[in-house]
Amino acid sequence: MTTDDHVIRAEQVRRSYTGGFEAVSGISFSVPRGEIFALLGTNGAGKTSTVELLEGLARPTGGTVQVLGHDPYRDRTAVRPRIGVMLQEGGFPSDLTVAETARMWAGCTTGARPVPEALELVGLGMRAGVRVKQLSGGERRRLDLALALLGRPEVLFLDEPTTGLDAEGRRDTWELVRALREGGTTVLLTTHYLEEAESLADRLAIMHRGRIVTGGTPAEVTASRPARIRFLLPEGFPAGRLPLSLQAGAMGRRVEIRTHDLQDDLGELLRWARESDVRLESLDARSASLEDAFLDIAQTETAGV
Ligand SMILES: Nc1ncnc2c1ncn2[C@@H]1O[C@H](COP(=O)(O)OP(=O)(O)OP(=O)(O)O)[C@@H](O)[C@H]1O
Repeated sequence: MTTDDHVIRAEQVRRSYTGGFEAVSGISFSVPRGEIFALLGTNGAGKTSTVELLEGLARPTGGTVQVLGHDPYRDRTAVRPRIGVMLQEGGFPSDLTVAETARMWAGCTTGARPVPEALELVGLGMRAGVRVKQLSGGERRRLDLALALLGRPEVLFLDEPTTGLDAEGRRDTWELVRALREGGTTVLLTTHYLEEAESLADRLAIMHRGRIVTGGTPAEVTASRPARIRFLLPEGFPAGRLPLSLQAGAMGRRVEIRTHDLQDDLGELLRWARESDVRLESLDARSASLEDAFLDIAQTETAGV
């Protein structure tokens, strides 16, 4: 199938809820096979609303979505066996054990991998006999993930997969997701952890109020953002004596310079400081991070597409 090089395609997708509120306002993106794609965004940006459309749980009010060359809502029976879905809330019967839950799930899954294998993958092998209600929040997330992996999915949808996991659990999940990509699985995930997207995603999109505001590789998304230089001027030193070309912003002793040419501007600042015999306290210079890009977007009330 010709569309198979991009296993996920969203074209001008819209989603309105009853009452007319539009949660997704015409977004387009595509994900090639074997890529990890992250959807980021502020609370209520429309990430879950979008992922649900891709999972075939609802139909868009406008535009088209395709997964593995099919409409995931209309052709649900063709798509469902080939995708794995990890929702934000698993909602299992809590009296069953981990293994019973996985077996029940495996019974509804064609070509399921053996339950012990799925539990081992997510580090729950030793917890197979424990009742779900006795699991910690992080262990429940792992069980959610094990169930999503049971059917050896070609496309895996992970909605906030590491929420509630401790640092080690998060790293384990990242490793697992990377290993799945090595095996050819395509992964679409939503996350609130920017370092998760930065370290895991091949490409990402940042949503705000139903639109994609920016997207690309993590490096591309941060490249367009200014770097930052911060320092403290000596007590009583007037900020007006800083070189004008640096366009510094000052609040009392605290100075911040935003620059698209960190090397040149930092060089100029240091030269000026030496020549003027000024000591710059707490000097800190760094390139933009994904977090900077995200915060810029979150603070922009009327961000465009
Ligand atoms: N069933 C619904 N009916 C009406 N509005 C809804 C419904 N579900 C979600 N919304 C609204 O749609 C918007 C987008 O919600 P969505 O859950 O997609 O955002 P999100 O980006 O996943 O947010 P979060 O990061 O907080 O999980 C929100 O304003 C939300 O209140």
